[in-house]
Amino acid sequence: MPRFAANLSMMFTEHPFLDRFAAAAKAGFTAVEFLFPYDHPAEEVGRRLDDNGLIQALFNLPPGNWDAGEKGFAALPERFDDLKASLKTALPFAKATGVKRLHLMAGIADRHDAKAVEAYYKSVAWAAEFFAPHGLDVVIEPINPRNVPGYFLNDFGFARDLIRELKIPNLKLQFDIYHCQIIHGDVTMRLREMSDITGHVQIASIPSRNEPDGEELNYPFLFEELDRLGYGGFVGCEYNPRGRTENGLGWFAPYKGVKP
Ligand SMILES: O=C(O)C(=O)[C@H](O)CO
Ligand SMILES: [Mg+2]
Repeated sequence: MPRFAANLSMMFTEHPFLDRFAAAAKAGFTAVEFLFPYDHPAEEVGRRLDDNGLIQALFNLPPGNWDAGEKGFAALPERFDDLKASLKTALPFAKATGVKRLHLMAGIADRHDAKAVEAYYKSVAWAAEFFAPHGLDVVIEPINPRNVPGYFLNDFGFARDLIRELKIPNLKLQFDIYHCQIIHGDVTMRLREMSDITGHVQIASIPSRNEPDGEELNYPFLFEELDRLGYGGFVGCEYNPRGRTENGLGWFAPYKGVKP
């Protein structure tokens, strides 16, 4: 049975950020993820996890100026120094939370520009090698162009080929099923093809990005498929609840309290 991680950037937003940990645990989650912890002291985030018996499944490396539209800078050749600095910023948060994987965002750049591709390969390899001695994986996530127009990493095949080519053991794929269905479709076959390189999975309904309990995809089938594939990682619930988070957790009832 998959281990679900509540995404605290999108779920339980009825509560202030630091109180969302308790709300997630109360709702039966044993793990959480979020986009960014950097506005809060690392020790405080670690304390909230401990106090609520939660595992930190994932968070993102610093993306640059998010409010100004930056989405990371791995594919931006002129931002390599910022990229290196961002890894150092994230490390104390990784230590304080005990997280085992970090999402490296690519940035807004043209995937068909050779300089952007070269920068991306260099940054991804650098980040993975930086975190390897700390026992951390780096995950990369293709994102659909409807949600983030111009995002460099917008193709699962490109991400797969890069990971297979670089052959860095702690470099893996963040397989967000919502993005995969929007970009390509044929989700089950892609899960099967990429299961050996998948380090994290995320879910939401398509097209509305709400609870995974309806619309285009049959999630109970996909959860069983993850079991058939022997996927032992987390499934991040990266969706916008239609109303109060707690009121939309009917889909989660069969999976409540699943422990690692
Ligand atoms: O947008 C997503 O799907 C993500 O997982 C990123 O981490 C946030 O941009
Ligand atoms: Mg995602």
